[in-house]
Amino acid sequence: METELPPRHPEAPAPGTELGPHYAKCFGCGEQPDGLHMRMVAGDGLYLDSTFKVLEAHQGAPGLAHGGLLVCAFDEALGTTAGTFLRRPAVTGKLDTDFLRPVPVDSVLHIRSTLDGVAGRKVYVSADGRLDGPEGPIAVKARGLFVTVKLEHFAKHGRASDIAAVTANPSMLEVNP
Ligand SMILES: CCCCCCCCCCCC(=O)SCCNC(=O)CCNC(=O)[C@H](O)C(C)(C)COP(=O)(O)OP(=O)(O)OC[C@H]1O[C@@H](n2cnc3c(N)ncnc32)[C@H](O)[C@@H]1OP(=O)(O)O
Repeated sequence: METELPPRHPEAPAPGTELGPHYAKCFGCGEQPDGLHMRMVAGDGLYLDSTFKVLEAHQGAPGLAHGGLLVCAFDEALGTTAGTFLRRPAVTGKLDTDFLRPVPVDSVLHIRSTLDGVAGRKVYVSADGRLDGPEGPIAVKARGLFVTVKLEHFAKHGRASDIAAVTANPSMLEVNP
């Protein structure tokens, strides 16, 4: 597949900027009580650095993060990477994950997610998640294909009450078409 490396969008947040939630109710970055509360910082290239602290509610086995929940963290990081540097919303089409080490409760996963290329509406992204700091051992790796969509995608498919809520209060949503 031929891909192009896009330029960093001129309105992409400056390197070092901490991103706010893209949606107030997002499980990955919003205010959900048991959500991941991920915080992301824009890098100086086409990448974001994220942290995710594994909480009590995130367990799958005793004392260990649930694998599907870790996938959620990568979905969030990769989707935000595509959206941030292209300044368009993108939804997950495909997501592959390698689990290399167990991730304990109370640990912090340091995720670097990178935009690797685009081909039309397809956006190729990848990420590494490390334990014990940004230079620590890799615990999880992921690669994703995201597809850019228009805002109508959400208005058409989303639950009506939530669409009405963000229409009434647009500050719930970080939209950058
Ligand atoms: C600042 C902002 C922050 C924004 C921050 C946002 C952060 C979000 C983080 C969470 C992200 C999510 O969880 S999103 C929620 C989970 N994902 C979803 O709900 C998506 C559900 N799927 C869909 O709605 C649809 O299938 C779409 C939109 C993905 C594609 O449908 P479509 O619009 O009709 O387009 P379509 O022609 O089918 O596909 C376009 C191109 O992508 C390819 N393609 C599509 N799906 C796949 C696939 N699974 N595997 C391979 N390739 C695929 C097609 O072959 C085609 O290639 P070619 O013919 O052009 O070569």
